[in-house]
Amino acid sequence: MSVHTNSSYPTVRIQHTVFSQLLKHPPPNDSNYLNPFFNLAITHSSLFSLLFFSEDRELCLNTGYKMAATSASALLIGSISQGSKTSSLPQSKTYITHFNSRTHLNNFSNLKSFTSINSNSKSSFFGNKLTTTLHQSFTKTPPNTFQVNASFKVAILGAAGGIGQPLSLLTKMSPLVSDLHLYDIANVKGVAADLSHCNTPSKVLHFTGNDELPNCLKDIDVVVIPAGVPRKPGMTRDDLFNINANIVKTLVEAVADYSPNAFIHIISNPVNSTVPIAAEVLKQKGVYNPKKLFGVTTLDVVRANTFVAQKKNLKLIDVDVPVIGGHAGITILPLLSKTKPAVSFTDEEVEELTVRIQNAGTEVVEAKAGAGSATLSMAYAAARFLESSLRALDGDGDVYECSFVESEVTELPFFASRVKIGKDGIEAVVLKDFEGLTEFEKKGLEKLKGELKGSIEKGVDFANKEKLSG
Ligand SMILES: NC(=O)C1=CN([C@@H]2O[C@H](COP(=O)(O)OP(=O)(O)OC[C@H]3O[C@@H](n4cnc5c(N)ncnc54)[C@H](O)[C@@H]3O)[C@@H](O)[C@H]2O)C=CC1
Ligand SMILES: O=C([O-])CC(=O)C(=O)O
Repeated sequence: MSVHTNSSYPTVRIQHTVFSQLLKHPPPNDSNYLNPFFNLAITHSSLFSLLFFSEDRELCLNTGYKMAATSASALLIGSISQGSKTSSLPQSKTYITHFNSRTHLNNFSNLKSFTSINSNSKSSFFGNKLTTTLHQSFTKTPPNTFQVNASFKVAILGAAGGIGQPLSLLTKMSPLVSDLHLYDIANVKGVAADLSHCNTPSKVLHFTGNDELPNCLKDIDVVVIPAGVPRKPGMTRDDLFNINANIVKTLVEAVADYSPNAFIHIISNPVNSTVPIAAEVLKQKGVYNPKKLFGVTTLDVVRANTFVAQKKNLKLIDVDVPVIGGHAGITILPLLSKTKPAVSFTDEEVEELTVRIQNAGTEVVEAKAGAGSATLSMAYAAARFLESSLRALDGDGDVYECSFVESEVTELPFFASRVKIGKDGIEAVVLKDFEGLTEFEKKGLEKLKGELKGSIEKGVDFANKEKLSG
């Protein structure tokens, strides 16, 4: 193993053979191959992330950057970016993701990522052989090699809830976060006390009630909003509008006042309406920056990737399906024809997968039988989106995620599609995803527009009516 330094960014390179079990499917030489989500597994008590590899078949391994490990089993968050999105892999270029680094990973986390990889772990996503190799690789790592930069401040509004709590945990594990502010109207003090015992570097503070919102939001880089009520069986997301519209409006007003430059991630449903509400509120406050307002639709992508991988017997870490439109029923439109790696589906498979992805939220609501909607997978998805945003803020130039944002790709003012995120927010929309759609996708796109338009207008009308009345 050798330490490879590119500019000021340290990475570790290891021979391809080490990961041959893992990467049986290298990214295709395809100029459109933008964002393979190599979600990497981690064994017990480990924290690292694996990245890309060069044409010369060496791999770049970097740590702690886009990954958080769960305490018990493998999990990571994060899309992995690619060194170049426009060209096929050149001969000598090493594909790495850059990250600023000041703090040693070992310092930030007593998860003891390198020495505690349990090569006998049954839960290893990689399997024992690979894990053993990883273990050996890590334990041979010279000190001071793995570094991370915990410097971003994140606020979670609704942090005591079903999504808020696991999201707070995953955020607490991010090597990029220095300050974690938890806000809720319910008992968030206990959540913060609990989390603050984890010896990861971020400082956890709790806030409750309107009076504490200014301090909660001061100097925050990313505000994540999962506050609001979840569905029960028989309800649509739109049935949450009456309660959640007000919650989102009130919270975004505070964000506008106290952290107007932050990225805002809206999770609260109905996303198709709450994002337009947030936009109107920010406009009314004179601080609207469409590049920094995101509706979180990552769960749709996560589900699409999972279901496609299951259906086609693909490795989960290989699969990437863009999902466009909105975040409710038929407005969720997976572009299965754009699946990476390229895979063919029968018409029946397309129909079945599309319907399953569109109804996946309801699948969870029904299974939970009145106890709420997706929380754990949502926290996972939100943490991935958060980590992507933090990477973008940290200067990674290759961050792509699907999100429901202000948009010009259709006649609708908001639309979910894959966007490139940079330091200042959205830099570009990946228009390529809209080229060469299948007839099924074209029909789906036309069909969703009516419902999506109605939901957007409902949000805009609400915000404007509230302004007039209040
Ligand atoms: N965008 C997406 O893909 C998904 C969105 N959701 C949505 O996320 C929202 C939250 O879901 P859960 O966490 O399961 O609900 P939950 O009821 O478990 O938690 C919501 C939390 O928000 C808090 N809250 C309510 N009003 C608040 C206010 N004014 N200020 C601060 N906190 C407030 C509550 O006290 C509670 O702790 C729901 O609207 C749900 O539909 C859920 C899953 C996926
Ligand atoms: O279905 C719900 O109500 C929650 C949600 O948005 C999802 O799971 O996609």
